[in-house]
Amino acid sequence: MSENRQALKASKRVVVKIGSALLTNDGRGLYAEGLDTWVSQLAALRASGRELVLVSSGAVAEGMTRLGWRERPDNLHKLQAAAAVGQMGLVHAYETRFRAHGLQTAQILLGHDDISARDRYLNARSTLLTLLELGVVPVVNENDTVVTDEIRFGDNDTLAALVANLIDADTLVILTDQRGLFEEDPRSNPNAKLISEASVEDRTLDVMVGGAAGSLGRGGMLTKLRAARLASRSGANTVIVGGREDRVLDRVFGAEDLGTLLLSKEPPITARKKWLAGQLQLRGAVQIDDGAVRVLRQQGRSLLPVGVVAVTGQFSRGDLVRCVDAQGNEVARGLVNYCADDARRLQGASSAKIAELLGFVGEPELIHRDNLVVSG
Ligand SMILES: Nc1ncnc2c1ncn2[C@@H]1O[C@H](COP(=O)(O)OP(=O)(O)O)[C@@H](O)[C@H]1O
Ligand SMILES: N[C@@H](CCC(=O)OP(=O)(O)O)C(=O)O
Repeated sequence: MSENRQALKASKRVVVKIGSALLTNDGRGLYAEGLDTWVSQLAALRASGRELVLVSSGAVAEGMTRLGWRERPDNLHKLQAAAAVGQMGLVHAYETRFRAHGLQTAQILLGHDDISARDRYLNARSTLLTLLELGVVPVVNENDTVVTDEIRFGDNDTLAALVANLIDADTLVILTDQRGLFEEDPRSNPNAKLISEASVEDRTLDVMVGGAAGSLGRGGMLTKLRAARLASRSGANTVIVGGREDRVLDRVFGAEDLGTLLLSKEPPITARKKWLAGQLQLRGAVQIDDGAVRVLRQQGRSLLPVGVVAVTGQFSRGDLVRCVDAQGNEVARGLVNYCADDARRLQGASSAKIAELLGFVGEPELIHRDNLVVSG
């Protein structure tokens, strides 16, 4: 058994994505037996202490079945209508099954803006992490009814990878209708060889994924490889594997050689911090006192409002700001939880005073340590 596979056993925070073709049994309606077995394996993953987010496609495909449509419409509004109908089916299917295992579910519909706009990014992240803390299983899909053509993720592989970045998942599992990534599209060459393990960086993979998606899926293998690369930006490894394999999730997390493991180059913390630092333009600065400089540098702690002496610039919640010492030297940079005006009101105050000073409480930290990179 490969050492890299062993790491899957230790994974703590997992995103599992289920594709349309698989979930709807190639358009024949929701695949009830599949759902039964995946949900019971997902429940077992939760019971073993892992945190779990499910990204499920299939709203359009299920909506088409419910509406009696045989062909996927080209018209965007018809697609959106189908998604709205089908999403009801998805939510119902997951809700009832997870409940039978004593687990609560939550529906999260995300659009592109929710992840690219910094304030919404922080909100989406905080809500997902809060749900995980509460032991709830979030079931995510794209918010198909309101997105327009240009800004659609288009496929849920990308969405799943962005969710993995958002919550710092260590593993992304993409369940699909093939057993994994093959050297060639197995629909055109049934003798093609399955890749068991590769680095996401491996450029020889690019030529292997040229084949189109199935008639129900959107992305094919190309978007799955891209998704694995996106997920690796925050250090997640990706497994692309056949959802019809017997006890597929138990076996993947038991480190069995199943499907294709695509390895991230770097461990999650280094990768995430680099990703964060490279993301955005600086929008302002907060000057912090000596005590705050010490805890940020030496203990890797969050920045609390009490350690802030001055605030410069006009920034919004979710923007990247510099933390500087009394001499103006950069100590760290990070994504700020409050806009500049609120940060000014909070500077020097204890976190217990936030409600009194602002009339609401978001987070007790001005910058959470997960969103903070100490400067070298
Ligand atoms: N190298 C490859 N290995 C495996 N499958 C491939 C490859 N190239 C293209 N494909 C196609 O990708 C399809 C899976 O993608 P897609 O239909 O988008 O599924 P999903 O709905 O699970 O996202 C497979 O059915 C297969 O025909
Ligand atoms: N949001 C869409 C998912 C789009 C899609 O088909 O994705 P996928 O099957 O993962 O390639 C839906 O629920 O139908």
